[in-house]
Amino acid sequence: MIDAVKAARDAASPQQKECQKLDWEDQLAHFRQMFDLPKGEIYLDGNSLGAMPVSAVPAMQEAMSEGWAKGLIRSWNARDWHMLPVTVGDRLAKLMGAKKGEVLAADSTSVNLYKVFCAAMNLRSDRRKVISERNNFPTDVHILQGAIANVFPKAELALAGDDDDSVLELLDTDTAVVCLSHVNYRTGRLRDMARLTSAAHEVGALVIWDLAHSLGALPVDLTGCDADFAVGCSYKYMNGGPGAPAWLFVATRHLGEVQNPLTGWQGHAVPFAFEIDFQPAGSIEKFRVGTPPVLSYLPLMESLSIFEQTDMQALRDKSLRLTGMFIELAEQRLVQHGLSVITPKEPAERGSQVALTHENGWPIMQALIEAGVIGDFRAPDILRFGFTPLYVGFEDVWAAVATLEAIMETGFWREDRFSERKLVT
Ligand SMILES: Cc1ncc(COP(=O)(O)O)c(C=O)c1O
Ligand SMILES: Nc1c(O)cccc1C(=O)C[C@H](N)C(=O)O
Repeated sequence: MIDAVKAARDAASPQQKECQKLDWEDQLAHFRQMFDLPKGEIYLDGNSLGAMPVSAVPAMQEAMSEGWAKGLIRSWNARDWHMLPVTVGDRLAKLMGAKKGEVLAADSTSVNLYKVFCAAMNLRSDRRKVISERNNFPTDVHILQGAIANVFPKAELALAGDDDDSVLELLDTDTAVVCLSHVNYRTGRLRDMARLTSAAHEVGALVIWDLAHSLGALPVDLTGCDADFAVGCSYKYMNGGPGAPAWLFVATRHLGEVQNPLTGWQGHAVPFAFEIDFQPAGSIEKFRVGTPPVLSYLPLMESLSIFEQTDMQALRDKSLRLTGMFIELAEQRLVQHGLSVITPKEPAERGSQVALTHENGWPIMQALIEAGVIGDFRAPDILRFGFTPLYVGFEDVWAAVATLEAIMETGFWREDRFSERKLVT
């Protein structure tokens, strides 16, 4: 059956030739060789785990054998390991329109959300309402629910729908904090950050943006949007590796006043004075908690060096062409097989992924992965495809749609083994 799928996919088509031409002309095509990707596979899951920069391996080896094995304890100073959360934060800041000293690279997105949510709530202690969204990535709502239950028992959580208007409808002068994902992890829908931030500010509320699915995928302008707080991870479009340090952003105007609820020794004004009473640092370092996982920053730094050779607008332009082409081909070739596109067709309303739905989404995605096209599945019925413009090409888009079409036509996905569920999806 797999041969039939491959044969159906590889039947020459004028669309494939057009895509090959676009790859030849692509000014960003040379970045693909900077990533270590398995030959013969098409990787469309960089919205879950980004690809590995080739230079990450020697960087890790050097840090381990020279920095750790030989340098030992001296490397904390000699290599400035202690300041990685700040130096990496400053490099990330440039990709999100933030200023030096506003971003800290540390911990996980969930932990950072807890920190900035408590900080924001304490700036609006006279208000009760917290707004988030029903279809947010679950951890965001879980963190708010936990913080409300344990720290802010008088607060009430209101959950908006997917459209921006449903957020606006909930805003009132009792709103303390609004916490939204910039790009929805399932549908790929992009919210209007400038409009929503300004509407929240009009009623005196503060906004926390989760940029997990936008940083590295599209230009973000936190300063231009007058954002208050933001959080995100660096293992998706930022290619920092599994479990790479996440980050948080606090606008300069709030930095003096806010407090980190997790008062660990590394957030102390003078951690190495080892004073017993906590005195917070005066800078973004007040949001540090414990020892940074030094080796985990290295692949992210290699990926940042790649981002620093291009600009986010060039990446966005290519990303929109890739997602636009995937949507167009899906509508021509997949809709008749019961697959529907749920990602907005309007470019300004989507991030860098496309989501399709099908009631048999799980086995179809497993069959597609076996046929060499790696996307993922999100319950109950979503097939997700992430397009990282640094290493995905136009022919990949064509081949992904052609393979999926072949899987549907041949019924390959119906084979028994594809129905077995896995723990991590
Ligand atoms: C929007 C969003 N927020 C938060 C997370 C979770 O982040 P972490 O596991 O780093 O806490 C994810 C994905 O894992 C996500 O997609
Ligand atoms: N963080 C993940 C993990 O540890 C295992 C598998 C997937 C993930 C993810 O990041 C999922 C991702 N946030 C999503 O958008 O679904």
